Amino acid sequence: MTLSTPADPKAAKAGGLLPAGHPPVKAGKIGVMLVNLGTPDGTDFKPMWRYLREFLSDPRVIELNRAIWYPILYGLVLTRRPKTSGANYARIWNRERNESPLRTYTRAQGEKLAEALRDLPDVVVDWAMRYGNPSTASVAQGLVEKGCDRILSFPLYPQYSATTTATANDQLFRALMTMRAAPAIRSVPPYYAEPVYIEALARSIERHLATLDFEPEVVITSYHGIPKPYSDKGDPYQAHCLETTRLLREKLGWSENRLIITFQSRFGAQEWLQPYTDKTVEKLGRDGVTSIAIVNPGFSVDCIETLDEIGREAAETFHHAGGKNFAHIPCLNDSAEGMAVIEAMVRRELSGWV
Ligand SMILES: C=CC1=C(C)c2cc3[nH]c(cc4nc(cc5[nH]c(cc1n2)c(C)c5CCC(=O)O)C(CCC(=O)O)=C4C)c(C)c3C=C
Ligand SMILES: [Fe+2]
Ligand SMILES: [Fe+2]
Repeated sequence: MTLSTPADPKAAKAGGLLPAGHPPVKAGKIGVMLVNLGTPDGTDFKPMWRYLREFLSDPRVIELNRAIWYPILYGLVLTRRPKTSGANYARIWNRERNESPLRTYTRAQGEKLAEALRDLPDVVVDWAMRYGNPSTASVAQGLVEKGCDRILSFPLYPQYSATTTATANDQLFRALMTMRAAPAIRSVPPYYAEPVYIEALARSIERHLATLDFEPEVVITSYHGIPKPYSDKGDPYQAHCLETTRLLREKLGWSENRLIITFQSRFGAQEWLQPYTDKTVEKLGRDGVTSIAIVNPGFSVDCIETLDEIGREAAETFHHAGGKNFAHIPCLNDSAEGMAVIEAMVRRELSGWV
C-alpha cells in the first residue's frame, strides 16, 4: 500500500491514512503524569498488608536475596507491621476524603498543574502511585486511551534514589510492556539543585518561621534515609541531599550550625545514612538547645513520615530530652511555591513536545 503525505497533518496523527478495518489510532495528545510513592487504601490490617507487601517486595527497596527476605517479610514484617503502621496512619488520616494525606496532596498537585497548563490544549495531566492506587499502569493506560502518544512522567522526588525514582520509572516501563501501541516516554530528572526548588524551600521556611512565637536555634533538614550499603555502592541520593541543604543554607544566609542535615525513617537492622534524625533531636534537647524546627525538603508532600514521625514522634523525643519549642515546617505540598516548582520543571521538560 502506498501512503501519501496528507494535506492535513492532524489527519495523519489521527490515523487518516489507515486501510479500511484497521482499529482507530489515537494520537496527538501529551500526557503529564505526576508519580508519588504510594500509600495504603485504608488503615485496617488488610489494606495495610497489601500496601506493605507490594512496597517491601520491590527488589529496588529491599535488595536482600528473595530466599532470605521473603520468610522475614511474610513471617515477621507482614504479621506485625500492618497493625503498628496502621495505627500511625489512623492518626494522620484525612477522614473527610477517607484517604491518606499523601494521596490528597498529590491529587491537589495534579489538579493545580492541569489548571496551570491550560494554555497547552494538547496536554493531559494525571497523577499516579508507584505502589497502590491509582496505579501507574492504570493511569498510563488511561492517558493512552485519551490519545496520548507521548507521556512525561514526573517522579516527585527532588533527590534521586534507586529506591524511589528508578523504581517509579521501572514501573511505568513495566506497564508499557503489555501495550501494543506504547507511548514515547520522558522522565523529569531529579531537581535537588534547581534554583526554583531552592527558592521555594527558602520562601516556605521563612514564611512558616514568621508565624512562630519563638525563633529556632537550629533548623534541621531531615531527609528519608536509605541503607548505607546502597549509598556505598553508588546511589547518588546522599550527595543530592547534601547539595540541597548546602544550597538552601546559602540562599537563607545561615551558618552550618543553624541549618543541619539528618536522615530519618530507618527500617530493619542494617546501618542507614547518618546522622539519624531521632538521635540528633534527642542530643540537641540534652545539650540544652531549647527551640528547634524541622523541615523535610525530600518529601514533595506531607505524609506519614513527616506528619507522624516528625510532627509527633520527633516532637515528643525533643520534649522528653528537655527541649521546649518544636515546630514542623510543612512540605511544599500544593502551595503556590510548591506548584511553581512542579510547573517550571514540567514546562522545561515538555520543550520540543509542545
Ligand atoms: C527498606 C525500606 C525503605 C526504603 C529504602 C525507603 C526509601 C524511601 N522512602 C521514601 C519516601 C517515603 N517512604 C514512605 C513510607 C515508608 N517507607 C518505608 C520503607 C522504606 N523506604 C516503609 C515501610 C514505609 C511505610 C510506612 C511505615 O510502615 O513505616 C512514605 C510515606 C507513604 C505514606 O503513605 O504516607 C514516603 C513518602 C524515600 C524518599 C526514600 C528514599 C530516598
Ligand atoms: Fe520510605
Ligand atoms: Fe517512618
